[in-house]
Amino acid sequence: MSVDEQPAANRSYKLNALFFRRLYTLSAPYWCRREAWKAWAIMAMLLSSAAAFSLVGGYISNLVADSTNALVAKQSIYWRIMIWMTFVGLMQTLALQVTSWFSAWLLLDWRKWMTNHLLNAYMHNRTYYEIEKDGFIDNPDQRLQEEVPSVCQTVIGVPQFILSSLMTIAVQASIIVQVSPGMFWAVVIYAGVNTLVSMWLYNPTIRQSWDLTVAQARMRTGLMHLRDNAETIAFYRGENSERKGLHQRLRDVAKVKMTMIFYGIRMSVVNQVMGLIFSLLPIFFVVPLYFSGKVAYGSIDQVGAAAAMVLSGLSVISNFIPTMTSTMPSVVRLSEIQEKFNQLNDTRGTQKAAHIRHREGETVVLEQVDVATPGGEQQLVRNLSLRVAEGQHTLIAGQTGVGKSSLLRAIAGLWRRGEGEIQLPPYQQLMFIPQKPYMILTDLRSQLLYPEPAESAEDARIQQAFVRLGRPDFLAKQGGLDCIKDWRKVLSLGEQQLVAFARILLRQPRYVFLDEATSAMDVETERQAYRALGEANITCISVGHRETLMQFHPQKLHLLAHGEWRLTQHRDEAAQSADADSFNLQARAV
Ligand SMILES: Nc1ncnc2c1ncn2[C@@H]1O[C@H](COP(=O)(O)OP(=O)(O)OP(=O)(O)O)[C@@H](O)[C@H]1O
Repeated sequence: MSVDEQPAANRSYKLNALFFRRLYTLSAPYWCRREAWKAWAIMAMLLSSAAAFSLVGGYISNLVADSTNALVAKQSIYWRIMIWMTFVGLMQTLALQVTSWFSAWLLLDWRKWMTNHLLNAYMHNRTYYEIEKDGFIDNPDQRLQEEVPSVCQTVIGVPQFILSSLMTIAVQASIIVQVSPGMFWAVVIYAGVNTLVSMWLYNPTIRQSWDLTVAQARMRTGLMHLRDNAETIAFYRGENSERKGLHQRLRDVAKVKMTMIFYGIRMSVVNQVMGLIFSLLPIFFVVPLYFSGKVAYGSIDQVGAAAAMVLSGLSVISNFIPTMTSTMPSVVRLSEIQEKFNQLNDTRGTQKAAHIRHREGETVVLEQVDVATPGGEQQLVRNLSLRVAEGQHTLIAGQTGVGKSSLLRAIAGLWRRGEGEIQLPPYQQLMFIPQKPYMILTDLRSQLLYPEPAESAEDARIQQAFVRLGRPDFLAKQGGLDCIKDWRKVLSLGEQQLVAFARILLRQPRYVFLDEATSAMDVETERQAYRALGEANITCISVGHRETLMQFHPQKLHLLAHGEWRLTQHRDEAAQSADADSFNLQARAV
């Protein structure tokens, strides 16, 4: 079962206190900042204009009644009323455009701020890595990109809609109550029934919206996987298997969509019936009053229009539930990631006693270190004590899957589960080269200086690095330092590893940890690469299987099954190596 297929067992699909608390937690950081006054000012302006529009609506309703009465009585004042009504309508449209602009600005500002805020938390203290490692949070990229606008839109829109609807209902209901108190009470009862029906109707849609969001995210992940592994899949001719997987994901999306369509039809029928009942109310309550001569003809139109506005106000209020329902998956998905950020921050603070501890020092020292996998499934290393003095190049070897890369992860502080203490020099004096070469989509200069910012003054040093690696023509062959390509695809695996070595030479750390960093290089290039590191006084701690690596590493840590280990010194063998004369590291070997 892939990460994005994990069951959502503990998720709440209810519109309950937890949901509103999460909505508040997501919104508060933006609205409670010191600079939030601008957002509050715009929000106040939007709310006041929503209230003003409702009052204008009541005024127009009175004008409609006056114009109808003037028309029935054939009075010339009718024309003046119509001109005035047109003018008021135009002003209202203009004001609406202005408020829409402010509303859009506020939405964009909040969205930008919230995305930045979450991104900072995501990048802080390598949280992105912890989240991938943990696997509970599916598609964090999609959560950060797509869920934020939905949450912001709801929080900005709902108060305006609610206020404007309540005002509209109050204004129009006061008109109705003057004409027919019976009609007024019928509207109140209708409102209650309508809200209950809405709650009953919309509860299942919460789960449906959630399922759709997850199914769409899975579809997207499947397509991304195909794109990222295009070459490997093409070599395997794995199209059929991939297509099968993607079709299944598409079927899942379609299934949820179909459920939603059928349910939507049911909801629409119920809503239409409710609307029909509402439209009959004026006929029952106002027309008899007109027949008995108690109200003017214009009142029928006025109360009809008022009832329609009350209905639309009520539908906004009762739509509060569906609006919240459709936002719920976004709120839950964003809250989950935010809660994960907080949880990771909290556990970092309390981890010290139960996890591998790190301290700063001159050299690399491991003291009685136990390493386990993050979930505690395997104990990979037990009670390891190791000292790597400067120049004491060390090779970590052992069977496939025994835990060599994991030991490097623990040293780098990526994995913390276990015991013991690790001393490391300051991180600026260290470099870790992972098993998979990392290439970014940029020019070759930035590639080589990653993660430092690129500066053109470095050009001569970069060329010098490749001379030391025995590849003086590398830069020219690749089109020069300014050339931009998809280096992951263009460079061979061995060349990508050469780039990693050039990065080391340019950064000049005191210690470098290499995880099978020469596995794709030929033996001669590997020899040159290690020689260059030795000449630069960089101490290597390498993981690898190749016999040839032995000659560069006088100290060998052999990881064995069940967390056992053996430390041996190979000074003599190294001295006998054919390359020994040319590899000056041996002079400093222990
Ligand atoms: N995130 C993880 N969660 C749980 N187990 C993991 C995780 N990553 C690796 N493992 C397991 O830990 C064990 C050690 O993995 P590791 O990558 O350290 O092996 P290795 O010795 O470097 O292997 P190789 O020589 O093939 O690179 C393996 O059994 C692997 O399945």
